[in-house]
Amino acid sequence: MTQPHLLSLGIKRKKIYRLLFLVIPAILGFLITLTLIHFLLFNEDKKNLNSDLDKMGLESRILNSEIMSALSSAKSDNSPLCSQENLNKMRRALWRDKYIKDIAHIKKNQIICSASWGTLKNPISLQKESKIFSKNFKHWKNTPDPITKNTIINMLSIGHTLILIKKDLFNKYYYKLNKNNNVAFELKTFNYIFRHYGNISPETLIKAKTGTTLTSMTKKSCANKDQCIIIKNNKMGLLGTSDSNLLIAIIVSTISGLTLSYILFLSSTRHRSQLQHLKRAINNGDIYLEYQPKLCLVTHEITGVEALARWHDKTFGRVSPDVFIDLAEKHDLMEKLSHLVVHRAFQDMSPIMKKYPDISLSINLSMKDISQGQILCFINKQAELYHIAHDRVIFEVTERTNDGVDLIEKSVAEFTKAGYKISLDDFGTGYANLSWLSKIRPNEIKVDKIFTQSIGTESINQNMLNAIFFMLQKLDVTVVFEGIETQEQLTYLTSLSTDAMGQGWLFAHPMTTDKLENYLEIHHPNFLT
Ligand SMILES: Nc1nc2c(ncn2[C@@H]2O[C@@H]3COP(=O)(O)O[C@H]4[C@@H](O)[C@H](n5cnc6c(=O)[nH]c(N)nc65)O[C@@H]4COP(=O)(O)O[C@H]3[C@H]2O)c(=O)[nH]1
Repeated sequence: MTQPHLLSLGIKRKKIYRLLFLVIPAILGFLITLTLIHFLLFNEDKKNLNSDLDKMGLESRILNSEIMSALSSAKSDNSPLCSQENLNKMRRALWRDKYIKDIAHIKKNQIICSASWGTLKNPISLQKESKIFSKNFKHWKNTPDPITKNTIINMLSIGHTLILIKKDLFNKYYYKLNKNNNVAFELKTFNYIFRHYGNISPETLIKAKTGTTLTSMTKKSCANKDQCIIIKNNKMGLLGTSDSNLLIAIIVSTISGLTLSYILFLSSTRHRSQLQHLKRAINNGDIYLEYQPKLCLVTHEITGVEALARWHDKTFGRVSPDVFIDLAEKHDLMEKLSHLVVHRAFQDMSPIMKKYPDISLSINLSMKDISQGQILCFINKQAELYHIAHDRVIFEVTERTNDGVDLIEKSVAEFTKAGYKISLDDFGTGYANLSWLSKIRPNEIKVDKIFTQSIGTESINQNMLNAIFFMLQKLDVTVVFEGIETQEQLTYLTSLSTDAMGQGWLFAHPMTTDKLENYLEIHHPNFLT
């Protein structure tokens, strides 16, 4: 007797598995969607970063050329410093400039004239510079305009020329950049960072390696060997997105995880309920049979019929035998189903076989049915009950596994000893056909329909069909070609052999017993009255 605590342990374990079956897909769905969203946003950030880098690179080239032209305009080869001619030349250069606010001359650290203000009556002293690159090259960072005092600017002094640069250099890009972007505009020759934006220190930034990781991207663009712009976004994708976007991403991912879990739940419920319905159908005997004639390909004489199981369910509609046989095999329902099929087939076919004494009856059995042995006893009893001669029954078996070949060999031998015939079904598609062939020694071999249907095509199966036929010819077996649908296939097969058998829609679809009786009356008139 099962211990109660073991029973409850089993139920608990089942519940846990069911819960895991719901939770794991939900988590997976959530993570997969979140990752997808991350990479979508990541891609968007990457595009923005590349475009910002291109635009800033262009602007840095403009600034560079403006500084160069300011310097050359400030040169006073032919006229003295701050002369009218010298100032006019500087004004002409300044007029075109985008980033340069003013060009001035300095003497002993004092501004003496500028393109905007002309010669100053009182020279203006310069504040302490932020960086001295050399005696002749200095930089002031974020310093008040020394002449107007009203704005913050940057300044470069090169020799006796002072260039006043608007502070909003690249501002329109900086403003657009999100808080995770870090930018450094570096003057490499002087190892100096001209402008910097972001949380990462400029020193760290210029040392950062260019490249991409799952969450960050660093890129560098150099206008010439000297001027480089480095951009680093260290919170790409979801990591750097706004709180509201993150919330939306979490909601979408949760919905997608729950949807996946729900779909799997529904399909498993459907599977379970299909199984319940099948169990009920087998118990209530709701599985019925259709019969497909088997004929001689040359004479078209009907030599037998194959019983094929059918299930029509109120909820699931017509379920293919490939599906419900598989379900029955997986859930140990095959024995009951096969009993039902044998019983139905003998019951249906008994009067017909009496009327047509040369017609055989083929029934599909799984290898498991045959190897378990008990079914033979049942079959014998049913054959006796319905007065069916054993040698008129052919059991079709398909080899789906390679297990227990020896056991099968013994079981098949018992069937043969009892007078039944054995047919090896779906030949050419399953496992180890040749080894099975030598063990089972069937009376009949059914070549799978994929070979028949390859006739007239360029496929490898067409070549295999010839090889299979050539090999089977040497054996003392009836060869049946399945799935003949066209005249072309029939012509080809009859050219291979004059005594082969066949089945297929070209002759007849599987049909109910009523239809089979009508069919036989028309196509097989030599019956006993
Ligand atoms: N495309 C095409 N198909 C054709 C043609 N002529 C016949 N067929 C189909 O080919 C299959 C032949 O049966 P099978 O190879 O034994 O293959 C069977 C058999 O392996 C299994 N099966 C059916 N009934 C039973 C049963 O009672 N017991 C067992 N164990 N298996 C069964 O299910 C499989 C599928 O059965 P069905 O769907 O009825 O499909 C049947 C039949 O309807 C044709 O010209 N063209």
